Amino acid sequence: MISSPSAPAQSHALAIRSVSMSYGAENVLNDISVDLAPGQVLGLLGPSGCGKTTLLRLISGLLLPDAGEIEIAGGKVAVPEAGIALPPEKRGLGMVFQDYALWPHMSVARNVAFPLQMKRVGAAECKERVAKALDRVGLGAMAERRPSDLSGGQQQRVAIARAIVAEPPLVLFDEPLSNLDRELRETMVEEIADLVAELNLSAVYVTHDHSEALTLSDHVAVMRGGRIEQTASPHDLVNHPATSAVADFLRLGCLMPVARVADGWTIEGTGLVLPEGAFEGAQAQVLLPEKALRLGASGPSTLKTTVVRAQTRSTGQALTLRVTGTPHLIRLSSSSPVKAGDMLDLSFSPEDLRWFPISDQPT
Ligand SMILES: Nc1ncnc2c1ncn2[C@@H]1O[C@H](COP(=O)(O)OP(=O)(O)OP(=O)(O)O)[C@@H](O)[C@H]1O
Repeated sequence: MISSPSAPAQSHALAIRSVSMSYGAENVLNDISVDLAPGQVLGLLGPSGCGKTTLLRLISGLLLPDAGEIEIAGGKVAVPEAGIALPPEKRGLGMVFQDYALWPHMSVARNVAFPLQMKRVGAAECKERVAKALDRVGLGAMAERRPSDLSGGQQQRVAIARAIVAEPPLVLFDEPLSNLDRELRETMVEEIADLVAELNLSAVYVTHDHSEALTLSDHVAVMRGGRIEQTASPHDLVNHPATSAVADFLRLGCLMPVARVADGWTIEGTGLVLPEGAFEGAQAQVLLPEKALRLGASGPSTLKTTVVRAQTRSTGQALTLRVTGTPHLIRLSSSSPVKAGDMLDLSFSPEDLRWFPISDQPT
């Protein structure tokens, strides 16, 4: 039996349980589980090839999982074991793609009206709702234009208006800003954040850009090699990365191997001794979070570094420093002028370090 995604009991906008999926012999998603509460945004973040798009296609119904269960707004939409496989058009989702996917021969208004026409909404109500959706994205005056007469950013706003016009239970964003230049991306990420908050939308937002994911999401699932490495709020991800791969992907700071010595641990190659870490074994790795580092030798622990690059930015200088005695690079902002070749001391408090097993290597 197939259940409707608009069933009444809605404890989740989206629930994914132990979903796996292969392309032929290649297993691309492994035991994925995700819960999304109504009115929340889940960011799916990860490097190219980690399985983000495949997971989004499973949610949309363009692909079916090999195992597991997907529920949207309280209704089961894909359960292979029970023969449940709701097609995309029956899932009632709003979708925004990287390439806008607008119909070039239709006006902006007709593009936006399409989901309402599919639901057989009457002409007068349709006109009103299209006008409202276009106003929300700032395109009220452009209803009669063709998509080709709009800029990339405006075309993506049309696609967003189309995705929200039917007030779907879930909106899927698939790297919607990657075709836009950086300045426009920064503006539009704020606009989308405002829109989802204002309309209390439930959404899944796929991106490989961590600042987009952290800005927009209530929770972020960081994917790696077909698995979810960690799901957490942006604050917890940044402050408590579960693995070194998450820390590395989010570029939270410098990861360095440490080895046990008689009186504690030492950062290999530096001679710097750290107090006891809460770790078994002879080896581990530590994350030196960028935000825990201070220029100068004032802190409890000090590393010697050499400036490899000093690049001017509007906010000061972006420094790349090599930790003396190691190949490890630290990136840091500074307001005091320095140049390549300068030697700098960097201070930190050992309690700000994050410890990970040595086996947990980022790839
Ligand atoms: N149609 C397909 N047939 C075979 N393998 C595929 C197919 N589509 C994707 N893959 C493989 O599945 C894995 C996951 O791909 P997917 O597109 O989901 O990753 P992604 O995280 O979205 O990457 P990107 O950010 O580059 O879009 C990759 O190894 C990819 O090569």
